[in-house]
Amino acid sequence: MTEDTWGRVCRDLEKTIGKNNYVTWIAPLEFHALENGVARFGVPTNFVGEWVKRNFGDRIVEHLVRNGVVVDRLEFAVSGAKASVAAATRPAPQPEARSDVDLPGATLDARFTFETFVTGKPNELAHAAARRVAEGGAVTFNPLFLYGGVGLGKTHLMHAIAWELRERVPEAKVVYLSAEQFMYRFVQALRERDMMGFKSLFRSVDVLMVDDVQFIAGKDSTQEEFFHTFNALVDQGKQIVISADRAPGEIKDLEDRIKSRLQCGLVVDLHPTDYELRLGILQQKVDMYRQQYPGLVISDGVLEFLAHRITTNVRVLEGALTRLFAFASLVGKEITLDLAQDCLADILRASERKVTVEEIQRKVSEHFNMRLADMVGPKRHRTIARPRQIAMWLAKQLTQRSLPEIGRRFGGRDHTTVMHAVKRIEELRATDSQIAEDLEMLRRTLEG
Ligand SMILES: Nc1ncnc2c1ncn2[C@@H]1O[C@H](COP(=O)(O)OP(=O)(O)OP(=O)(O)O)[C@@H](O)[C@H]1O
Repeated sequence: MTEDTWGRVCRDLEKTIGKNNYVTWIAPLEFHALENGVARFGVPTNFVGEWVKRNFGDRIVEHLVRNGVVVDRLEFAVSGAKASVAAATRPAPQPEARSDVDLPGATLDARFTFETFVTGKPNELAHAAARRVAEGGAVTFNPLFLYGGVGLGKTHLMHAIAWELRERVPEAKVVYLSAEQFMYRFVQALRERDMMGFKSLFRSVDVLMVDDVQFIAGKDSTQEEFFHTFNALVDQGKQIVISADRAPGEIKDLEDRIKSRLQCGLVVDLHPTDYELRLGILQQKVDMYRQQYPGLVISDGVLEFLAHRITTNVRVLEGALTRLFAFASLVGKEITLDLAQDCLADILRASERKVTVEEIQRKVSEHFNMRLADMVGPKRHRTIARPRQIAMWLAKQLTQRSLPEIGRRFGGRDHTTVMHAVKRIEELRATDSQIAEDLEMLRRTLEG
């Protein structure tokens, strides 16, 4: 890519993100190089790089592609030249990200370690399993399959495993990459007629971690190669860690033999965060920001407010806090509830989405392949009554409706019927893994 092309992209970006954003975030970027689909930029501070990646990364890639540049990833590294531009927002120095040049993996994020991962009920099992893998030694479950909704910490845990293993077992070849990068490597090897090189590279690793494996669903040759790599490593007793946005059995267009292989080890779900976990994460981030912005004061109740209101995912929660700190430091004000409400109005509005009982009824009927009318109708056969009870349980969990109100929306049923349904489903959730899985999936779809 030439300087001219980057100049054109800059002009396009300025139009789409506005002059202020452009001047603050894009103008300080220095285009350095384009290699193998990775566009590298120099940034004045890590903070600017992270902010740009998070908030404008997709848009930059989109504009680059529109201007004919073949790019699928951006990388930012601190360069001296413009270091003074964003000095006011400079964070505490962070350890540099490392990458093993001779291995096919992606660069690890220095922030994603076990120390910075906050645990709570929704993620304690996933965290414990990841810790176990990170100890190295004998492989006890293979693969470790982590799944959960967007931004719940799957990538964070995988990076943490890699960092920890590098400390504990420095000689181990640990490779982390996304399923997309796996495919990219595979296609490149095909193009360059170097399948032998590809196979020997991937089969020589000690720990292979593949993120977002749902990406290869429906991509037949990549799946095939992934399957062979997987088997070869398992046969050699090498550890594999996989992540996806859903359980192996629920990934559409993934071959059955791969699904069953993925289910062989330990399959762990990262549940949606609860209030306590969100608050814990916010407190940890605030401690971090306090070092970067020592003068900033945050009023009581702001974190509780955010943990209560932003329930979508941790990425959004983090983004909100980052914006709040950056804004407060620029304007030199204390972070109060009012400031938070003003500064985060769009995020708060987007998080306001309320699930309705009708939506729940519709989703549950679709899931169990029954008529919506039967949700509110009189039929009492198990195949209808059970999904109806599930819908009542979800209505209790996901809406503010009282038991009598829920009853009324289910064809005028009594509140004791709803109470019985909620109790029954609670019991089944603890004893019937299929129901537990159905509930979790429905809850995630409805909240997503
Ligand atoms: N328990 C946690 N403690 C601290 N930070 C967390 C936690 N869970 C998630 N995060 C943070 O939230 C952000 C999103 O997490 P991550 O990228 O790991 O999500 P993910 O599950 O891989 O999502 P996706 O499916 O979108 O890739 C990261 O910055 C991560 O550090």
